[in-house]
Amino acid sequence: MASGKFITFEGIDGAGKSTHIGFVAELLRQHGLTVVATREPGGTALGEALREVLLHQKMHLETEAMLMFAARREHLAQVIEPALARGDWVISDRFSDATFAYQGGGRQLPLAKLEALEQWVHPHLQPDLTLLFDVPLEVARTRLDATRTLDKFEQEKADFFAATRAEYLRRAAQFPERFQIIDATRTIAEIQQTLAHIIAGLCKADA
Ligand SMILES: Nc1ncnc2c1ncn2[C@@H]1O[C@H](COP(=O)(O)OP(=O)(O)O)[C@@H](O)[C@H]1O
Ligand SMILES: Cc1cn([C@H]2C[C@H](O)[C@@H](COP(=O)(O)OP(=O)(O)O)O2)c(=O)[nH]c1=O
Repeated sequence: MASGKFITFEGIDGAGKSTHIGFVAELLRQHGLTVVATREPGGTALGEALREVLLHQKMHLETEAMLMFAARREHLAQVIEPALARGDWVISDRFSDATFAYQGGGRQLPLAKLEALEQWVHPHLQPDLTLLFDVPLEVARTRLDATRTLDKFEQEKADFFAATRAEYLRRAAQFPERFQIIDATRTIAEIQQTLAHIIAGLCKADA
């Protein structure tokens, strides 16, 4: 049996990635694939409990980074790796690129420390495809302000998000084989067209 593929969604808060998860899951199902849609931090009972703490409590930066990877370790063991081994496809709203972008870029934790955690937690696994929803900060901020009560990260200032976005773009340049940058300033319909094109290509390559 072919092993499944692992797709991650990334971007600064308000870029619009969560809007498109269901659409991509449905596209994959139309290609006859079994899909597991999940998110980070979260995806397991323990991960969701850690998410609650991470999104609402202040803590030391290194504690924050280690808890992100602790939640990820559980997520990999309980959800991601078993699903891929069954041949299912996994789509995750965020994964390790978010830790590099937010804790590394936004909060300036040395990247070498994050690389050490990544080596520990998933030395042999990387996403097959990472969709980076990219928008200028002002667009993301306007979208967020229009919709919801902001959590700990969403309350950060513009320079935090500028550094987070810059680290995402730096990683996209570093790993061009798996990143696709989506211009998320466009309409939802236009973005869906691009996503349909990318997913069709991925499914064809897999056939
Ligand atoms: N392309 C878009 N154009 C306009 N508004 C959008 C677009 N994509 C998402 N939104 C809106 O912006 C808000 C944030 O989107 P969401 O998907 O929750 O962002 P994220 O998951 O990246 O934080 C939501 O209200 C959503 O409806
Ligand atoms: C996975 C992950 C998320 N985060 C942050 C980014 C987001 O602000 C927050 C939760 O992500 P997200 O689920 O995108 O938030 P929402 O449901 O509000 O759209 O956690 C990190 O700082 N590091 C990480 O490793």
